[in-house]
Amino acid sequence: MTTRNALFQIHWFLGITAGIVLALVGVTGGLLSFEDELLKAWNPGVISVQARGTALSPDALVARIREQRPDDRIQSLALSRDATDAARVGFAPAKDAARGPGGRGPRGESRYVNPYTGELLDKPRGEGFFRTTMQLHRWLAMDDVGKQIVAFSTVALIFFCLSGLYLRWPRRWHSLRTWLALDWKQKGRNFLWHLHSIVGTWVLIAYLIMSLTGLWWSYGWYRDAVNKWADMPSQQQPRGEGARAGGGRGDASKQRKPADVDVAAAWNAFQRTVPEWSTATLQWPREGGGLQFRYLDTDPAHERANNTLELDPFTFAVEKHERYDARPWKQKIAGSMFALHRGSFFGVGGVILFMIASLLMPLFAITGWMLYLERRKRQREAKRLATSLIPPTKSVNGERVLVAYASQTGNAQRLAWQTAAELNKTDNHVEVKSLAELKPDDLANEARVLFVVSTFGESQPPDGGRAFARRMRAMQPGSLRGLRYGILSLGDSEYGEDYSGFGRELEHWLHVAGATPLFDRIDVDAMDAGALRHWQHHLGVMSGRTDMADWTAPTYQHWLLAERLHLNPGSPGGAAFHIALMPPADTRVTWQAGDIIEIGPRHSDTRVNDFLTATGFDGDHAMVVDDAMTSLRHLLAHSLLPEVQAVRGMAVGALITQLKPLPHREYSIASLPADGSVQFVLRRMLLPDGTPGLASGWLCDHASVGDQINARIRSNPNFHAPDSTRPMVLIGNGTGIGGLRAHLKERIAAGAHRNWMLFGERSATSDRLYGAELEDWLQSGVLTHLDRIFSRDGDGPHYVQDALRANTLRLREWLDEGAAIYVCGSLQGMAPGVDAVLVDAIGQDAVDALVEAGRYRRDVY
Ligand SMILES: Cc1cc2nc3c(=O)[nH]c(=O)nc-3n(C[C@H](O)[C@H](O)[C@H](O)COP(=O)(O)O)c2cc1C
Repeated sequence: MTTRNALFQIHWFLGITAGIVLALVGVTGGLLSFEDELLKAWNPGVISVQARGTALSPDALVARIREQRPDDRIQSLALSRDATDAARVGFAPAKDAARGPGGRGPRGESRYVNPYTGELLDKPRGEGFFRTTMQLHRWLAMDDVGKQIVAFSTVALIFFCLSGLYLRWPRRWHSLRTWLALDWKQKGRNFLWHLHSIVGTWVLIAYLIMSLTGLWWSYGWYRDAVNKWADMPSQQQPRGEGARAGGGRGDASKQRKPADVDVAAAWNAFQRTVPEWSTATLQWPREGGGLQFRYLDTDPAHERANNTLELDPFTFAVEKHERYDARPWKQKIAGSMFALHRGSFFGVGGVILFMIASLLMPLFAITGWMLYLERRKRQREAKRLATSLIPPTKSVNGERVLVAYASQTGNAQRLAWQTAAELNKTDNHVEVKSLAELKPDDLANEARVLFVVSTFGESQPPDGGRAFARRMRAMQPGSLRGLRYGILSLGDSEYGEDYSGFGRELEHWLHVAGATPLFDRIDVDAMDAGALRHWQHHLGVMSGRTDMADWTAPTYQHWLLAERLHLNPGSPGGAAFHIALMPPADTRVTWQAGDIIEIGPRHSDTRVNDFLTATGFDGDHAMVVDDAMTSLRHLLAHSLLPEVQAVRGMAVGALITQLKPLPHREYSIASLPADGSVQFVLRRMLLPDGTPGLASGWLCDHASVGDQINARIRSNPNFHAPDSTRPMVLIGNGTGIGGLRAHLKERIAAGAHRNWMLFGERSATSDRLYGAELEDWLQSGVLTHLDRIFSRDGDGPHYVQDALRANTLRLREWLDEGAAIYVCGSLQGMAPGVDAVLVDAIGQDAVDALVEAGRYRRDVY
């Protein structure tokens, strides 16, 4: 286990335990932030009084208090310079008083006093609430056990801050934006993560200060250590009974009762020494102790920046005068634990910030828990899929498929297992491994690897892929020549240039290592279901399965079949059709060149009737699906039909629950919205028994013009047009003409006329797809060059890549002018052939740079 992983494990484990305690401690701490101010506001006439003339002198005040409470011993008297503040008197605890909560010594009663009349005022409202809140904050209202739990959680908070900082350390650590900017556009789990880490960074310093100061009240050894660090003078007189008894200078006068203090004289002595003060508390001497004044300056650094003046209780000579200002900085820190803990050390702004930070504490517990639960759910799902995998019996072409994943929060892991489960349904020999279990060298023994990886934290691999990525960067070029691979790269386009960063890096490295792509990398933006269907589409092609149910069925709209034209009668190849679909009347659909249309195919009526006859189900059986009435016949037409034997005699309800929607099919769009219809080129596929394929059979044979077709448009940003100021080289073959046609149309509409098309088909007599249109464009000059290459004709170049090689000089010229190269068509033969010509013409590095710059894009299948 790496350090990172260990830290992560401890972070979440402590998070889901101590995090709950901290949520409570945080909320209660936040409530306590403005305790004094709130109590004052709630208690006019008690904590604040009406100012009227001159206040009583301290000795007169004491005399008035004694008249009201003759049996109680006064221990302290606090006065304020603010004419609206009540004074406060503290009485000594009764001899038999119980100890206070949290193991503290007994506390005497404290009462507010009207400084003008000496009248003891009512107890303030709300004190009980804040007392309970404080007890929860410090001991969970549970005495010693609670105190230990809070203490441990405080240590955990320090760990959270430091480990969280380490775990989220960004590559671009010098960018303040990366550290602090909250991206509200993030969704779901990413947003939770974002909240947790970004807001966590906002409050990190506050939490560190709160926890480091909070430990002061938790552990005696910590207090001692801080005092030692600050070089604090040995503790002043402890507050407990009997302190300093017999100590000091052995002055017999100090053995006298504190009640004997001459308050007027003491007060005069204080005023002579300290003319300017804002609040002052006179502390009656305990046995053997001095007379003490604790006071704040008129403009104190904070509410605990106390100065202390000690007087001889008889002569009132100054024995000691300690000024906060005069302390060395370390002692100021050690003496300001409360103010630091509360934030008031930094002024009112500090208190507000610390209060907000405290109240935010539950956010981390909640987001942490939600992330944990979701992660667990995903891991369970992956485990379930793992156990459902049938062990391999035989392998296809003697090759196994390794599915390798790198996942931070579980998406890629789940998809890897889902991929394996899908391939496992044929007789593939499939294995799943985390990149953490693999070294790049291991791949040399593999024939086919499907990578399912996510990107995490600025183009970086998930934790489990870090070691692999490090080794991969150090590997020799050309060391994986025998390997074929596919990459499903999860990410989020909100991360801008970091989008899918690790997937891109992996692809680059595999390319340098000489491995061959099975198909182009598929980027999945925020778990986009369309991109995942595209991955499934390739899995289907790889495993030779045309009946793979979509993991998530698209939400189709009802389009109309408007036109169907046979484009290549007499061709030696398969029949190609031009199809036009009219968008649904009441919806506004739009798209751009490069986009994809997903078609939801259906079985022919004959196929459905045959199934109904063979199984005996009633096709007119009515049911509600997705809130709409439908019939079994209709549902069957859009579903994968089970084996007749398996469902004969079954209840219709059971059959319905078994049905899975037919897989979608996808085609490159060949038209623009201005054409009024989505047009595409479709080749009729024939199954081994000679019957038409599922979707091509439906669109080319069974459906009639005017019929409803289930379809939806999927944006395909990877193949969107280049900047119209750039020249464009459009290369393709077969039905790839569709995607290139849309681009040409879009370029012409934008007035971008520097276009060079290289297009390959079989025969010039039958396969001049969109021939007249292309000729027109060439004649009118909106197409600069048109190279059509027919593989079955004459002696010239047979394939597109041959024609490109023959035009290397022109290719270089166009690239020098900044041209973008777009390739649409066959993944086998054409696409790698074109790639090889490009590498030969300008070198691998220059090709990589084109890809990086988005000037070399492909839509190949
Ligand atoms: C903290 C965090 C950082 C991320 N960084 C990136 C990034 O730099 N680039 C990117 O494309 N996606 C990024 N993502 C999005 C993830 O790649 C995406 O959510 C993916 O589905 C996670 O898959 P996983 O669960 O397998 O890790 C990030 C997500 C989070 C939560």
